[in-house]
Order: sequence, then C-alpha cells, then structure tokens
Amino acid sequence: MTQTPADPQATLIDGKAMAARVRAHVARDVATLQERHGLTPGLHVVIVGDNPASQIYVRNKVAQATEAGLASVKHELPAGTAEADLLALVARLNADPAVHGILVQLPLPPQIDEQAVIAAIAPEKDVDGFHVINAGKLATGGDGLVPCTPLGCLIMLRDRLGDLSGLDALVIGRSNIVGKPMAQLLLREHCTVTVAHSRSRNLADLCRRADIVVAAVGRAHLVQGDWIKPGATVIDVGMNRVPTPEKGAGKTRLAGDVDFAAARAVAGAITPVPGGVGPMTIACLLKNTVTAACRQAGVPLPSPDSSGDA
Ligand SMILES: Nc1nc(=O)c2c([nH]1)NC[C@@H]1CN(c3ccc(C(=O)N[C@@H](CCC(=O)O)C(=O)O)cc3)C=[N+]21
Repeated sequence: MTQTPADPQATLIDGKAMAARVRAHVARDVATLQERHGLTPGLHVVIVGDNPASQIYVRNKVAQATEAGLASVKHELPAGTAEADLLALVARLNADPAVHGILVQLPLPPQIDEQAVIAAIAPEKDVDGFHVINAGKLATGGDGLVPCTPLGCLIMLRDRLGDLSGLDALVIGRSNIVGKPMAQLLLREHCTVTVAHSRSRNLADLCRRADIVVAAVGRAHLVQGDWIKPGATVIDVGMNRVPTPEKGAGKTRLAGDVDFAAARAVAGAITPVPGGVGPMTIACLLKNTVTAACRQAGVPLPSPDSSGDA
C-alpha cells in the first residue's frame, strides 16, 4: 500500500469505545432498576462442549455482564450432552423469575438440533433475538428482542449518519442471525435495502451504488476497495481467522470480510476488525437483557433511547 499522510482516510468507527458507552448506559440503567424496583436483570449463558473460541466469547460476555451489574450465570455442559438435557435446562431457566435473559451459545454439537433449542427458549427471555416470534416481530413492526449483532451495527450507523432515511443500503449475507435481521432493521429505518449473497451476480456493482455496506458473509477480504462508493459507510461483520505465516507456523489473525486498507482509502467511515462490530454485539446483549428484564417485571426502561428497539 502506498499512502502518504495527505491521502484521505475514512473515519474509523471505534466499536470498542462505543461499546464501552453502551455498557456504561446499561450499568446506569441497572443501578436505577435496583434502586427503584429492587430488580437485578439476570443473564444466563449456556455453553455446550469445550470449543476454545466459544469459551472465550462466553467468558467475555459473563465478565462484561457482571461488570455492568447484571446477575450473570454461566452453565457449562459437556460436549456429549443429550438434546433432552439441554431442553430441560432451558425449561428450568424459562420458569425461573430471576432469569430474564437466556443465551445458548451456538454452534451446538451435532446431536443437538439448534432450531429445537432456540424454539424452546421463552421469546421474552430470548436475548439473542433468534426465536421465530422475535424474528416475526422484527419483520412485522412489533417490539420483540432484536439480534445483538445487527442491533450493534444499527447503533454505529445511527451514530455516524444520524437519520438513515432514503439511503441505499447493501447487506451482503442472508443469515438468520445477521443478514436478514439487518435488512429488516434498515428497512425500519427507511433505507432502500438490497440483500446480496453467494449467488448474487453483480456484487461489485451493487456495492458501488450503496451508501451503506454491511458485510456479513464470512469470507476474508471479499469486499474490494474499488467496490466502495466514495464516502460510503462500511460495517464489517466478518470474523475470519486467516493464517499469518510471518508470525510463525499455525499463527492466525482476525480479518473482516472487507479489504480494510483499500476500503479505508475510499469510504467515509469504516469499522475495524477486531474492535468494531464484535464489542458492540456483546454490549447489545447486555442492553437486550435490561430490556427483557423491564418487560418481564412490567416496569419502564429507566432511560429509553432511540437506538434500535429499546
Ligand atoms: N447464541 C449465540 N449468540 C452470539 O451472539 C454468538 C454465538 N451464539 N456464538 C458465537 C458468536 C460469535 N460472537 C462474538 C461476539 C463478540 C466478539 C468480539 O467481541 N470480538 C472481538 C475480538 C475477539 C478476538 O480477538 O478473537 C472484536 O471483534 O473486537 C466475537 C464474537 C457472538 N456469537
């Protein structure tokens, strides 16, 4: 890359700093709920098996929840757990009034049907927003719980752009956990939304028209710098482990779906990986838990805000 200090560079959207602000907001709300209602939002995270990456994410989630004042509990089940046993735990958490949010870490081992587990979580405690009731509410304008990653992306977009009304947004990826809910959220914000995916024919052209690009496909460096419309806002959801032989055999680093260095020279603003969407995802999980707790307790959110659903 040849870049001089005079070259324009996109503004970095600092997800880490923004996530810290969201968490501070959550912590204030939790303190208020305790004071006014004696209510401590409870988040229960369930992990099955010992995938090391999953273990790290779960540890981070629980630590950050605790720091924000939530009652946070981790349930660790062995890799060989039967589906019925996981469903029994979910039923117990559904019935426990001190549990306001339930997150079952995905992926689950092959003997367990993920859809069956998600369907078993009480929708009002589904802080991932993965239950079909919450997906349906998002699609039909209801106030369900919104998936954490797209919610975090929306908060960053609003912070950067303010009103999103009328903007052309391209979502690359159509997963149930990111692409589809992201498209629904952007529609709710009055964007003109295009959803592209692995069979899309003219991805570069679609991208060149977009004021907002949300890349969530899981392919390192798929989105090229010369696909970006000058000044566009680029949100990179990708978390790809790529080898870094220069750091030694077997070493990897985290890379997004966007060629960051090239895109940064064209875009108006861009999220880094790491330090972009990831920290916001966890912050939104805490935010969703507070939202869920207030609804279950029948008390108002201490400080309703305009970002996302809550
Ligand atoms: N039911 C369920 N809900 C989830 O939300 C869920 C899940 N299952 N399974 C796994 C994925 C992954 N995920 C991440 C969240 C934050 C970071 C994150 O904070 N990443 C840091 C860096 C992490 C690193 O360096 O490895 C960053 O982007 O800056 C990463 C990954 C939530 N997930």
